[in-house]
Amino acid sequence: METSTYDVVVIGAGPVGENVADRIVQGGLSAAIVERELVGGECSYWACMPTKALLRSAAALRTARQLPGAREAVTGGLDAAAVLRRRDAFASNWKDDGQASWLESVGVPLYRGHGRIVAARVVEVTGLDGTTTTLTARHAVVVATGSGALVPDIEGLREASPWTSREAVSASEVPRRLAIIGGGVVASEMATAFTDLGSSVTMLARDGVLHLAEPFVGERVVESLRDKGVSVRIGAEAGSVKRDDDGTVSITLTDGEQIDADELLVAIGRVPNTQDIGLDSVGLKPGDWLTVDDTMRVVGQDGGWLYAAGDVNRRVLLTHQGKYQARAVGDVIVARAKGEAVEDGRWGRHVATADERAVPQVVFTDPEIASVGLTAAAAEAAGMRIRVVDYDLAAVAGSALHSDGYRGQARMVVHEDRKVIAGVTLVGPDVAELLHAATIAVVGEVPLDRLWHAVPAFPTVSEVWLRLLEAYGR
Ligand SMILES: Cc1cc2nc3c(=O)[nH]c(=O)nc-3n(C[C@H](O)[C@H](O)[C@H](O)COP(=O)(O)OP(=O)(O)OC[C@H]3O[C@@H](n4cnc5c(N)ncnc54)[C@H](O)[C@@H]3O)c2cc1C
Ligand SMILES: NC(=O)c1ccc[n+]([C@@H]2O[C@H](COP(=O)([O-])OP(=O)(O)OC[C@H]3O[C@@H](n4cnc5c(N)ncnc54)[C@H](O)[C@@H]3O)[C@@H](O)[C@H]2O)c1
Repeated sequence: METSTYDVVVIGAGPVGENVADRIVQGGLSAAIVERELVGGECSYWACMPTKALLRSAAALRTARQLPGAREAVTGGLDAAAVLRRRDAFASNWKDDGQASWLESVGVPLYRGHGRIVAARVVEVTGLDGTTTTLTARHAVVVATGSGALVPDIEGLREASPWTSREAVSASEVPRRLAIIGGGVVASEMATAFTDLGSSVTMLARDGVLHLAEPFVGERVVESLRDKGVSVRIGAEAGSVKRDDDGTVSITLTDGEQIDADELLVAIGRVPNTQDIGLDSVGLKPGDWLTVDDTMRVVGQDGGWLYAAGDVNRRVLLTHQGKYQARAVGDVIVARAKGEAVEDGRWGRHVATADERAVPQVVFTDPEIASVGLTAAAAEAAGMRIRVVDYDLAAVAGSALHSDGYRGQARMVVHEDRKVIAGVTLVGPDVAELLHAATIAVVGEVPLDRLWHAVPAFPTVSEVWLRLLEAYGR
């Protein structure tokens, strides 16, 4: 059995684990990383990158079709096979050579295999060939094992071999009929992608579509999906599932109605990858999310050497927030190891304050949804006195120029006692790239009085910022 010692051992080489290890090394300590599948994690091969590749071509085609002069040049429909090939390239053909050599280039040894904590600061790696390696950490172990799809206990569901996001995202063929259980982000993006690729899609959205966002978000997305021919069934709940010998999946709803499809995607949330990482050896419960303090140190575990970052700590299940946590956790481990001051006050270097109230997210549906901070409902629930300002995003010159028939909506939620922005939601074609201005305003807690001096260039869609301020009043 091989044994090695490093300052820090990271379990999981997804986007978060990679960034933790990089920060550790940049801080002058040594780090090793353990990965049981592909370096790059869910995001690179089965989530962010390939999903956006699946969605992008149809979005570009839509815009071209809304522009006289360009429209006439579009002579055919979407080429699904070409879209899938481009998706394959964005998933690096499910090979991680590029990311593995990046780890090597930054000086982080990679141990391929399943990592399991066996004692304080000790991680055992079971290699793909069954050999074991013991890694001892001088200072810290960081769990960055991510999450997997949640498959609920619906009668017959598992036996019917449903798709999770992994199978949907890596599909080599477009099913004729696709049913989806769920109404969240994965369900909405995959309904958009597969209807554009040619599937007949039925969405069983028990709790509504994107129901935690501002109300107009779900309304616009449902309207657009229905316009494309998607059957969006709000309130519908799957009671049982059966796959017939001919491959047809039959879903019986709780009201008795039956829906047939060729594939069934289950997209109702995630579970943490903590079932088999040795949590019991340190007094924690396998299968639980790892609760952390503001510096990502795991709560309920003695010794202060165990950290968790990214999806596995359930703070925010997004790549960019996980990588933000990774920078904080890498730096705080270095600071503690060197006896340097820990900056763990609000907005300090070693905490992920933005996770609380300033998380940006783009949902790549048609229309796109870009949001940051709190919705009006969430702000009120947090006890804020707010004022909501809405503006028609189509009513600015930049939107009219973007494409004919541009439709959109903007909402700014103002924290009235502080006169700063608590949240922004934008809905419309290509609003993704407008989001960072909103994020800066929210994170910077920029007073509205000062925002009047941030003049949007004419004629851009960003002019909506001026319109929102005018609607609010000076
Ligand atoms: C369909 C889909 C689309 C998404 N799109 C976006 C998007 O557009 N933008 C966005 O910001 N987020 C998106 N997300 C969320 C994003 O994928 C996750 O937030 C992100 O991947 C989390 O990174 P992570 O490093 O914490 O975990 P992961 O990416 O899950 O990586 C964890 C790694 O740990 C490894 N691992 C687990 N257990 C062990 C073990 N015991 N030993 C060794 N290795 C182990 C896994 O193999 C994996 O490589 C999407 C998610 C899904 C499902
Ligand atoms: N563009 C992006 O940023 C992006 C894209 C995809 C995924 N993600 C991330 O991945 C994570 C997982 O996405 P997701 O869509 O699986 O989860 P989600 O939490 O976004 O949505 C799950 C949905 O399923 C519903 N639901 C829960 N249990 C159900 C049941 N038994 N039957 C029917 N519906 C049920 C919920 O009400 C919710 O609407 C999200 O947290 C998201 O942040 C991000």
